[in-house]
Amino acid sequence: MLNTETSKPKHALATLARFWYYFKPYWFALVATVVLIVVSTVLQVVAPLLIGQAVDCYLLPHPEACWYATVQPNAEIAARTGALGWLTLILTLVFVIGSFMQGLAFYSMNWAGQYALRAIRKDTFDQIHRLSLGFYARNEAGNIMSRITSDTDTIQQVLGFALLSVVAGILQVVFTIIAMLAANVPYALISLTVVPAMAWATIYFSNQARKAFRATRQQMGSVNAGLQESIAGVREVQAFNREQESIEQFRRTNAANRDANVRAASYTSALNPVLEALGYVAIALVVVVGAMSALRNQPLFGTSVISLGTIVIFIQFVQRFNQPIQQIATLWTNLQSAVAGGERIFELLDEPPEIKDRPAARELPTIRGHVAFEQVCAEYLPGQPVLRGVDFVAQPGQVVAIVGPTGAGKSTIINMIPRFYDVSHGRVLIDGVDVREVTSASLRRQIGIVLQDSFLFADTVLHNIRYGRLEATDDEVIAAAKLASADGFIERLPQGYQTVLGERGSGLSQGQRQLIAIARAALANPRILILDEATSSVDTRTERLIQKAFDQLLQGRTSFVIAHRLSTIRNADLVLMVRDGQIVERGTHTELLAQRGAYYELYMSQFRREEEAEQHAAKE
Ligand SMILES: Nc1ncnc2c1ncn2[C@@H]1O[C@H](COP(=O)(O)OP(=O)(O)OP(=O)(O)O)[C@@H](O)[C@H]1O
Repeated sequence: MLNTETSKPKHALATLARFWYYFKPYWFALVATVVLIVVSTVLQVVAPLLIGQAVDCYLLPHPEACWYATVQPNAEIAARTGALGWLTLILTLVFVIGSFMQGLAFYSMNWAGQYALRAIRKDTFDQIHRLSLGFYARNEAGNIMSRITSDTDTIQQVLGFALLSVVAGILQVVFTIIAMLAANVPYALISLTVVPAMAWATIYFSNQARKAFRATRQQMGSVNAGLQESIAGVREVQAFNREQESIEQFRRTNAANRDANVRAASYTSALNPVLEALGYVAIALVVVVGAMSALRNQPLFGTSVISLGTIVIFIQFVQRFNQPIQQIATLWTNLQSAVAGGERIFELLDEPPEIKDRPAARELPTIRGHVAFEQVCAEYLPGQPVLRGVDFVAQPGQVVAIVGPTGAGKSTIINMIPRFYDVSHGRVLIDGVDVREVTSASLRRQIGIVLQDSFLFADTVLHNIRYGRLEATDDEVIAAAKLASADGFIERLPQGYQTVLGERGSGLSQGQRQLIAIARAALANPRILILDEATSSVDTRTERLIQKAFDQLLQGRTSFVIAHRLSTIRNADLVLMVRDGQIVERGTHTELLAQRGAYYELYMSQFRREEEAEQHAAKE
């Protein structure tokens, strides 16, 4: 089973290594990003140093602290102003170039990220088509969807913005600390005393906010699930007068969601004032300590006298810790959830398809349609057999009706023919060839399937039918629809064959959907046909159309029908009565009735009334 929601990666390094695999083709963009971000961060640290030099060299000259120029303390005001102008120009350039490089760094990171993501998405999409039905039976569609959409979205955000912001933030903190220590070690250490408090406050509040946000997400999930259930089950809710209960339940989850949101908001809004207050404490420390040294002209702990320029620089430096620390704290979680998201995607990519073509698998040549089950056993879960020694032969062109109580294993039998699942024991042979020895594509191409609720795509009727054989012409599609008796109702649709169906074919009745599915199978013109007759009743007219369509479709093909209609069973060449994963009786309808066994019981309980009704109708 795929692991569901976790925000912490289990094998971060291994996952990062796999990301690297996708990034490798774009290594040059990553190198450019690193160079650009390092240079732009250095420039950001250089800018305050230049402002300090403006003070120490020209405004209030302090020769020991001035390295930018040779200072004549008593130089003309005009000369100092001119030099100051140049310095300001350089400073502006440093700012502009720094910002430009930062922009470029984000661009190149995004560029590489988008290409890598496209490759990841492509691999994921390929993989979902490779995975077998068993995987989809074990995992919910929603879970798989969220892996492909929301997990890649999280990764996209991180690759585009968060990762680089965190790297830039770390670099900024490190470079700033180095610059401060280089200027004056004791002064730097005193000024930095507030930074651990800032880091602690940030981590504490972000952790609390994160917990609260997680709670809101869970609450939101419940709110959505409640909403979805109420909409999907609205008929039951109204039929059983459960509106009040449903509203009350929604009110409770909604209120819990509100509380969780308020809690999250209180933590996030508390963080900024606390950090700002700590920032002012840091500035006060810098100013007081610096001013004491400057005013008294006293070296700080035996180092040097703190110049006014150094005080100005330090004020700017300590103010600059807030932003990167906050950024690292908040985006760190994003980074973690992106790695966790990546882990989940890679887990999906690593899921081995259960049904795989053997290396030596060959193409199945055009078949005649002889199907044989030899002592077939099958199980969905290890140790829990669902089929136990199923053995039968269908001659080309025969119609085999499979009947039996619910859960007997009828669908499992037909699932074995197109090799949706593998046998655990025994063999399924088509024209004498084991289905495991040929490629799935060549096997499935020759098998048509019409299920009770065949899937229709949100596309035109024409395209939905053409899904059976993509290269079919419009005329062939229409001919198939005619054969399936679907032509009549399709012509009456607003845009005929060009009518776009709703999601899953909504807008059509179940009977009409089945007629389209029959047309689709007819177009494919397979040698073997698998039908799962609808159990739900459709109106008599449509019922008759479907019956006619089935009769047309079955002609000349080996057909397996999970039969729910007496007429189908009566016309079948072979009826298999299945119970508890075994064929308990076999023969024609008449032969089985004569046996007075399990089939006879089934007939008496299910079909006799149908037959009486038919005879009654015939008499009238
Ligand atoms: N994907 C699956 N995973 C695990 N067990 C399954 C799976 N599909 C079916 N089963 C189990 O296998 C048994 C046979 O199921 P199957 O669908 O073949 O029966 P059926 O005769 O077609 O029933 P029905 O007439 O209700 O469709 C049942 O007990 C069912 O619970």
